[in-house]
This record gives sequence, C-alpha cells and structure tokens, in this order.
Amino acid sequence: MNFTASSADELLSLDSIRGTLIRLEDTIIFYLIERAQFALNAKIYRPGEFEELEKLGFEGSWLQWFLFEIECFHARARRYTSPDEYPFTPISKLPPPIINVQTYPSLLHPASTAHPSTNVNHRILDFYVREIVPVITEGVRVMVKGGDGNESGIGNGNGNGNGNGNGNTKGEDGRDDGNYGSSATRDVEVLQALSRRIHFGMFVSESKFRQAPHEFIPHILSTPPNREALAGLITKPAVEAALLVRLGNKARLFGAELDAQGNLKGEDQRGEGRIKTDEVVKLYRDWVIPLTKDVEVDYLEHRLEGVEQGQIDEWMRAGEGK
Ligand SMILES: O=C(O)C(=O)C[C@]1(C(=O)O)C=C[C@@H](O)C=C1
Repeated sequence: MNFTASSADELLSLDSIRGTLIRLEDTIIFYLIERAQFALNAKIYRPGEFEELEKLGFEGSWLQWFLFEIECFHARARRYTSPDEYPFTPISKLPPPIINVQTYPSLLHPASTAHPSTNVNHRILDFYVREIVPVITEGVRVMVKGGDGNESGIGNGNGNGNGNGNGNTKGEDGRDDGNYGSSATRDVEVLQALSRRIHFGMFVSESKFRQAPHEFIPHILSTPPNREALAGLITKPAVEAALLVRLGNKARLFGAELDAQGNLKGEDQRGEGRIKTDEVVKLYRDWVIPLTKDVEVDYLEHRLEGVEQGQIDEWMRAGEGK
C-alpha cells in the first residue's frame, strides 16, 4: 500500500486493504519457502548460546541480535514512522531517523495505535519460533557425528527461549546445519512480513468502524468494553474460509518445483513441494487470523479515547434507523 500516493478514503476502503492482505500471503509463503531450506538451528533462538554476542554486550538470542541490528538500520531510514511498520525491538532502543519523517494522511486513531496492547510482535516471535520453524524445517536433516537423539530445546513453555535442550548442536538430532546467518536472515524476513500482515488489522478495524460507528460504540463504551461483541462484529467467516482455500492453493503452486527445463518435478519423498501446504494453512488458521482479530479488537477498544462526546452523539444519531 502506497500511503503517500492515495487519499485516506482509498486507503481505508476494505477492498484495497484486503488486496494488500492477499499480496502479503504471497510474500509470507515465499519467505517461508526460503527459510525451509535450512535446518532448524535451534541454538539461534536461545539466549546465551553465542559467547561472541555476550562479548559484544548483547543479551538475547542470535535472532534477537539480528532483529536489533537490522531494525537499527531500518529505524535510521525511518521505516518505523510508516503507519504499517512495527519493530520487534522496543522503539526506545532504536535510533531516530536520519531524514525527515514523511507526512502521511491521517488514517488510524492515535490513542489506539499508541496503546501497547496493539503491538503484538512479542506474540508473533513466540509462535513463530515455537510452532512454525520446527515444522517447516522438519525435512532438513544433516549428518551429525555423535548425536544423542535429544530433540531441540526450543518451545519449553516459559517464553524465554532458554530451552530444555543440552545447548549444543550434538543434541539437535541432525537439525543443525550451521547456517546461522542465513537462517536468521530469512527469519527476520518472515517475521517482518507476518508483523505487517497482522498489524494491518488496525486498518481493517478503522475501515469497519467508519462504515458503521453506531454498531461499535455501545460495545466500546460498556464497562468493561464488550470484546466478544466487538469480535463478533469484525468476524467474517466467509472471508476467512475463502482465504484458507486460496492460501492452500497458493502454497501448493508456489511450493512446486520445476527442473532446469521448466518441467514440473515429481513431488519429493515427503509427498510435498518445498513447503507443507497444510502447515501454511494451519499457520493462518491458528495464528495469523486469530492474532489479526486480537489486533482489530484491541484497536477498537481504544477507538473512542479522546473523541468528543458531540462526535459520538452525531455518529449514533446518523446510525438511527439504519
Ligand atoms: O478481511 C477482514 O474483514 C478481516 O477482518 C481480516 C480477517 C483476516 O485475518 O484475514 C480477520 C477477520 C475476519 O473474520 C476475516 C478476515
């Protein structure tokens, strides 16, 4: 979406927003395919595995270090001043832009975007490392001398990635190919695309709110706000169902491999192409869509903060009889 080339009405049309979400499906599938060619490399997700980072004074995992360094550069190039970009590193730890910030049409409600609950990157990082990477890299196995059959140490349930593994590559059961830089580079790409997609929920919410503010207002103003009713208003089962079918077809199509002559290669031994179709569908069904909806509801919960009572009354009056 080009925020400086279109009017607020165009940008907030549900068709145009959904068009961006559809394009992001392609991006996410391709990035997952790129990540899936490397092994799990679980140690890149566990803090304390690289003493080189400790020597640099960096506390955190190899992946967090990649995010920090890449996001520092992107912050200087003003990436996080764009209304659809949210960093994984706390913004207070990132440098300011070196050029002036662009002027964007006013699209989102400032009280909603400023609220910490609308940044769900910590949740994205958590499910990606725990649930997605181990599955998409499952088929990538490398010969390991002296492996003791112990599986990866990620996903131990406490969210700090510290793991229950034994902390060396021997214990990764052939799932460490040493490509730590390549794996983390691909991880950052997937994470940034997922983050954009999920935080786009704010634009979806704003668009839906502007179409019928009177339907949302009573649920936002009730004490406590009625999140269930708000979730009911933003949920569109038919859109979700169509999305999952489309996504499965895309994953099958994009995951297919052609030989050098351009002929479709036979399916590989796992019976799949370069990515597991079902896993891509599950990723959206279990994580991407639910998190997008959480962002939508969180956004709506704060949508009336700072709005004058006169405006709220006007919206309610305009909705009477509709
Ligand atoms: O397209 C919408 O209306 C959205 O709210 C986005 C989305 C999604 O995450 O794809 C989320 C909730 C709806 O039930 C349908 C789809």
